[in-house]
Amino acid sequence: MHPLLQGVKLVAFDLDGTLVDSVLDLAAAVDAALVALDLPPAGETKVRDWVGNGSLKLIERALGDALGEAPGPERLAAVHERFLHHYGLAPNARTRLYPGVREALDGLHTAGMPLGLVTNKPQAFIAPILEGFGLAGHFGLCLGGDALPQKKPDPAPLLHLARHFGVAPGDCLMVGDSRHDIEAGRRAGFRTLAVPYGYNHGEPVAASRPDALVESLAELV
Ligand SMILES: O=C(O)COP(=O)(O)O
Ligand SMILES: [Mg+2]
Repeated sequence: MHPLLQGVKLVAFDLDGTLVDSVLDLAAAVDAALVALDLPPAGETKVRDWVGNGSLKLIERALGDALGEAPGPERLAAVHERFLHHYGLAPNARTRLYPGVREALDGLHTAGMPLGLVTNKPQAFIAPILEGFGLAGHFGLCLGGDALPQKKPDPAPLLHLARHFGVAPGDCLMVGDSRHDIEAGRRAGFRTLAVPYGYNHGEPVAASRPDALVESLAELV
């Protein structure tokens, strides 16, 4: 067991970039939405750096890049709708679990550790993705970016999760790939653990000074 787990009574996981490498399916849906408006596709490399603040922000960044200026609200809403439609058709077509994820989730779940999921991704996509990997039953509560008025890096979703399980924030651990996860965890009073392989706007997540960093989630168990 990782030393940071000593005394921990609840583990909260981020989804994109932490448990699943989802950028190929996200990029395919972004590009389908852009191309439908006769705009050039963005491609995987750009989309990777735009993930992290939820789907509306992702589309705002993609449209800003394609248009060379901030999109108006109507255009933004229309392209976002298209993105949600395309992404929902096949969110797991090319999405993969990172190495060590199944081992870590199985190990913690079998040991009786309560697990939660806090993602900025819309709530509607969480269950299809987790079910696709047979992991939905591992999590006692999953919160999407639209579940509450606030999303990460606001600590509210993490505090909501801790309250739901009746666990003091100091006995909770947040595991994520981006500065938003580490900031939300720190502001909530959680311990924080980062993985370096996900999406963090092209920056090393170590710069956010998590309490610990592991190359693979297998190191948790
Ligand atoms: O949808 C996003 O922007 C990121 O999702 P995440 O919080 O699971 O990394
Ligand atoms: Mg993430």
